[in-house]
Formats: sequence, structure tokens, C-alpha cells
Amino acid sequence: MIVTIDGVAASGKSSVASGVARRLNIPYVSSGLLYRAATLLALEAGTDLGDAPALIALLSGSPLRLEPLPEGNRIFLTPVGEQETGAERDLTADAHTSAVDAGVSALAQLPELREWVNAQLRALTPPFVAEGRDMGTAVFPQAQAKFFLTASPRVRALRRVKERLEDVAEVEAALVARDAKDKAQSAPAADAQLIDTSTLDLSGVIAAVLRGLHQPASSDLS
Ligand SMILES: Nc1ncnc2c1ncn2[C@@H]1O[C@H](COP(=O)(O)OP(=O)(O)OP(=O)(O)O)[C@@H](O)[C@H]1O
Ligand SMILES: Nc1ccn([C@@H]2O[C@H](COP(=O)(O)O)[C@@H](O)[C@H]2O)c(=O)n1
Repeated sequence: MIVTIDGVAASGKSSVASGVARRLNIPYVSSGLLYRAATLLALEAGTDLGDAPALIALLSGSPLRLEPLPEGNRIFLTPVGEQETGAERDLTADAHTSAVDAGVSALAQLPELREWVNAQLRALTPPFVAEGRDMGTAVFPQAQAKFFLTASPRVRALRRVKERLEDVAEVEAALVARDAKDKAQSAPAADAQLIDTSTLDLSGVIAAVLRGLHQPASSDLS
């Protein structure tokens, strides 16, 4: 079984995917973490986020390992020269900074980079919950159940500043800007169930998704 949870930035995709995955006792897969890790490595290497050949060359020499656990995804890099020792660097926290947020959409619009991510996702063995922007459309159109999360920009910004001590208005503006840059790959699947989470708490959204696993497609659960 594959369940897809797509949605706009900070709509709760990873928190909801984790909650649903734990209830179903299966992993969840964060596609955004692969885009984020690639962006982090490019920023650290000084590679242009629009230069697809240079980015693919960088990533080919930087083996990444996604750990898709139900309680949270982590991503690890085997640094150059550490292949023998097996020592890994955990990139997860560094991949969730405002600098990565600001750069990731440029890299994610490159077809070569999308194919690099999608190949890794399609190599995974079901069952899992996959979350991102195009899980139910481009990557796993065959998924058994598809959801698309939204929430107002202000609600999303208020939730995010509880994680990071930043200005609400600036966070809101950055989320709206990221949604605009990600628009091309962020259309809901025609058979996705839409959930507006603005007035729901996390457990309410998870419950709506679990109920939706048994609903016909294309219903509005908000
Ligand atoms: N329904 C909800 N009610 C209250 N808080 C929520 C809800 N959903 C998510 N949150 C909180 O909002 C924040 C953003 O959620 P999360 O990181 O899961 O979103 P995301 O869509 O995966 O974000 P991003 O697109 O940036 O990766 C987290 O602090 C999370 O705990
Ligand atoms: N399926 C996806 C997932 C992510 N992206 C890009 O990565 C960025 C970070 O994703 P989060 O889910 O962690 O917010 C996102 O802003 C997109 O640029 C994507 O294109 N497709």
C-alpha cells in the first residue's frame, strides 16, 4: 500500500504523515528531505542552485542515505574519504534552516534534480506513506489513497514560529514565496482528498486522513 500526503509548505505534511504511518505501523517517506539535503550540500560547496550538471556531479560524489522511520525521517551523508570507515554525517537538522528553505525551490525546479529524487523514491519497497508536493501526481500516481493539505499562510506561520524563533510576518512571507516557486509541481491530484487544516489540531488531521483511507477519492474532508 502507498498513501500520499501532499500539500503547501508547513501545512503539516511530515507531522501528519508520521502520525498516520505510526497508526498504520509502516514507514513514512519525506521527499522534501532529499531536496533539502541536496540544497544544503550545494550551499556548502558553493554550487549554483540552478546548475543541474554541477549539482548532479556533486550529488554523485556525495552518497546520501534516507532513513524513513515512522517517527521521523533522517538523512545521512558519507563524506568523501569516509567510505572505508562507514562514518556518516547526519544532515537532518542542517537541512531545516531558513537558508535551505530560501534556496531549495530553485534546485527543485530542475528536471534532472527531480528525476534524481524520484528515482530514489520509486526504488523504495511499499508499504509507506509518502509526503511532498507531487507524490500523488508524478511519483506515485498508482497510490491507493491520496491527500492534499492546506492551511492559511498566517496559521502555518504561527505554527512554524513555535519551532523557530523568527518573526511571524517574515515567516509568512517566506512561506507564500516558497508556495509560489513550488507551484509547478504542487497541484493536487485529481483523486486527492483535500483537507484544510487551519482549524484542526494535529490529531484531528491525522484522524481525518485515517477516516479518508476508507472514503471515495476527491472528497473534501475539511
Ligand atoms: N493541525 C495542526 N495543528 C497544529 N500544529 C500543527 C498542525 N499540523 C502541523 N502542525 C505543526 O506545524 C509545524 C509544521 O508542520 P510540518 O513540519 O509537519 O509541516 P510540513 O508541511 O512538513 O513543512 P515543510 O513543508 O516546511 O517541510 C510543526 O511545528 C507541526 O507540529
Ligand atoms: N515532492 C516534493 C517535495 C519537496 N519539494 C521541494 O523541496 C522543498 C522542501 O520540501 P518540504 O516538504 O520539506 O517543505 C519544497 O519547498 C520544494 O521546493 C518538491 O519540489 N517536491
